[in-house]
Amino acid sequence: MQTIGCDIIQTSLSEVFCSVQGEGPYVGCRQAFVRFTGCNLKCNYCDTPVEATKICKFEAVPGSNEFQELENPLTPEKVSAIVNSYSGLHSVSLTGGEPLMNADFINMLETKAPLYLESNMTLPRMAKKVKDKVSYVSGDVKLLPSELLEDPELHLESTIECFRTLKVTKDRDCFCKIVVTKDTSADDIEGVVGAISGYISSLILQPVTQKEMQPKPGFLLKLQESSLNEIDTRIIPQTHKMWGCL
Ligand SMILES: C[S@@+](CC[C@H](N)C(=O)[O-])C[C@H]1O[C@@H](n2cnc3c(N)ncnc32)[C@H](O)[C@@H]1O
Ligand SMILES: Nc1nc2[nH]cc(C(=O)O)c2c(=O)[nH]1
Ligand code: SF4
Ligand SMILES: [Mg+2]
Repeated sequence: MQTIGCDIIQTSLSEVFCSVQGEGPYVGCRQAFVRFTGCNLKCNYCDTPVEATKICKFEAVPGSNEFQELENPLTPEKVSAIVNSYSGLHSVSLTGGEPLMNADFINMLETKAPLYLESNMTLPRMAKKVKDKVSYVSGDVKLLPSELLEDPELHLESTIECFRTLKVTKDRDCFCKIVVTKDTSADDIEGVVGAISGYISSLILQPVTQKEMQPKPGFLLKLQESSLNEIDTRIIPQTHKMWGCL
């Protein structure tokens, strides 16, 4: 969560590392990952700790598994310098936690490689702040059990508003990922895809990784079939966990 003190913006990160994108249509692209702490949602499948930490783990050599410990909070200048120390980057993944909670911080980053935002698409005011700063938007639609959402109506409205704000343009790609579990309903997917298909280049059906929560392959294939007449729809699991990279 970013803090602003006498004009100095700084925030708490959990880790910075260089790997390859493991999800969505840019799978395999070399990226720096900047992982913010804090999140405004509590997805029942989330694979990432989001609590604020005193230390940010920084892996200087990709894949070395050797981490330096940087004291939080960090400034945009420091994070930009770290990211620019990596070579051959396609882009810089801003992830978390929920990166949109750090919109002012994101706007102060000065990186050589373009920014790739991984967001839960529920903070429309923050989305407006970063719309001209990010070149790639990986926007989730969070189909969560209603007990995990304070206001399901507002949740859907905010999601659609974020996609409208961060939609595909000549300077920005925007695609949607939906984590599909055995409890995901086809109607929910159909409804939201219809509302955002004009804003995105593709829809990624991302099976949840936890085995006990996984949907049947036949369900995914049926979802894809019904969505293909609306939007380019692909089924892509988390691949980085298959070969043990971060
Ligand atoms: C950890 S989240 C952080 C960015 C942002 N808060 C979001 O949810 O999009 C990054 C991506 O990992 C996905 N993810 C998290 N846990 C997962 C799991 N258990 N299986 C599959 N995808 C998962 C999220 O849906 C999201 O697309
Ligand atoms: N390799 C790799 N690819 C990713 N794509 C999205 C990630 C995330 O946690 O946001 C992630 C991640 O944690 N690692
Ligand atoms: S929005 Fe992203 S970081 Fe937050 S709980 Fe859900 S998956 Fe995890
Ligand atoms: Mg991850």
